[in-house]
Amino acid sequence: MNMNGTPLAPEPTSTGPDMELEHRRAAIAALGHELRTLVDATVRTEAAPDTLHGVAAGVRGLVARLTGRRRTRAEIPDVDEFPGGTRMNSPVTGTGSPVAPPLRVTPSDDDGVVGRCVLGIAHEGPPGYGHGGFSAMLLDELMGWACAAEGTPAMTVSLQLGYRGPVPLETPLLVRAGVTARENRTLHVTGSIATEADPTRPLVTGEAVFVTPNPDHARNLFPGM
Ligand SMILES: CCCCCCCC(=O)SCCNC(=O)CCNC(=O)[C@H](O)C(C)(C)COP(=O)(O)OP(=O)(O)OC[C@H]1O[C@@H](n2cnc3c(N)ncnc32)[C@H](O)[C@@H]1OP(=O)(O)O
Repeated sequence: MNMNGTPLAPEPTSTGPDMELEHRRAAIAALGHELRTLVDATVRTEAAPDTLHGVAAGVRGLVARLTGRRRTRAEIPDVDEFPGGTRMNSPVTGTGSPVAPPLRVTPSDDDGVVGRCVLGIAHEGPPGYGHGGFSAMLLDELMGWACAAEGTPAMTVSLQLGYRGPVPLETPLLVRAGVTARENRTLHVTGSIATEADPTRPLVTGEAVFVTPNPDHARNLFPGM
C-alpha cells in the first residue's frame, strides 16, 4: 500500500513481452510510491537545516543514477497506452508520478467514470484543504477519461468549475464524470468531487467542452502516436 492507502502495482503474472511490460510498470510504480513518500515527508518535515542539506545531497546523488537514456518531449513511453489508457507518469493517475494522488479510475455503475484518491499535504491550498488547481486537475483528467471511455479521446477546450466547499486533505474522495451530449467532434461533459463519506454533497462541480482533434491536427500534435 502507498501513503494514501492505495495498492501498489501487482507482482508480474504473465510471460514474455507482457511480463517485461508488467515488470517495468511495477518498478516505475515502486519508485513512484517511494517518491510520493519522500514528497510527503519533505513538505511535513521540521528537520534542522543540516539535515535538509544532507538529504538534498543524497537526492542529488540519486538523480545522477536516472539520467542515462531519457525520453524526449513528445515521445510516448512504451509503458503507456495513448490515447485513452495507462499513463504511468500522469500527474493525476500515474502510479509512477511523484505528485499524482494518484487517482484510480473505474467505470461508473451508471454512465461515465469514477475516480478515487486521497489528497495529501503536497496538494494543499488553504491549510488542511486541497488546492483549487488540483481539484481542476482531477476533474479535467477524469472528464478526459469519460470521453475516452465512450471511444472518443478528446482534449479540453473549456472547463468551468464551481467551488462549493473546501476539499479536505487526507480524506477519501470520489470524483465523477460523464458525457452528457455530443455534436460531431464536440463532447459536453459534467463532473463533481465529493468525499466518499458524503457522496451526495458535491464540493466541486464542473462543466466542460472537449473536442476530438481532427486527424491532421492530431498527427501534428502527437507525432509519436
Ligand atoms: C485520457 C485522459 C487524458 C486526460 C487529459 C485531460 C484533458 C486535458 O488536459 S487536454 C489539455 C488541455 N487542452 C488543450 O491543450 C487543447 C487546446 N486546443 C486545441 O489544441 C484545439 O482546440 C483542438 C486540437 C482541441 C481542436 O482543434 P481542431 O481539431 O482544429 O478543432 P476546431 O476546428 O478548432 O474546433 C472543433 C470544434 O470545437 C469547437 N470549439 C473549439 N473551441 C471551443 C470552445 N472553447 N468552446 C466550445 N467549442 C469549441 C469549434 O467551434 C468546433 O465546432 P464545430 O466542429 O461544430 O464547428
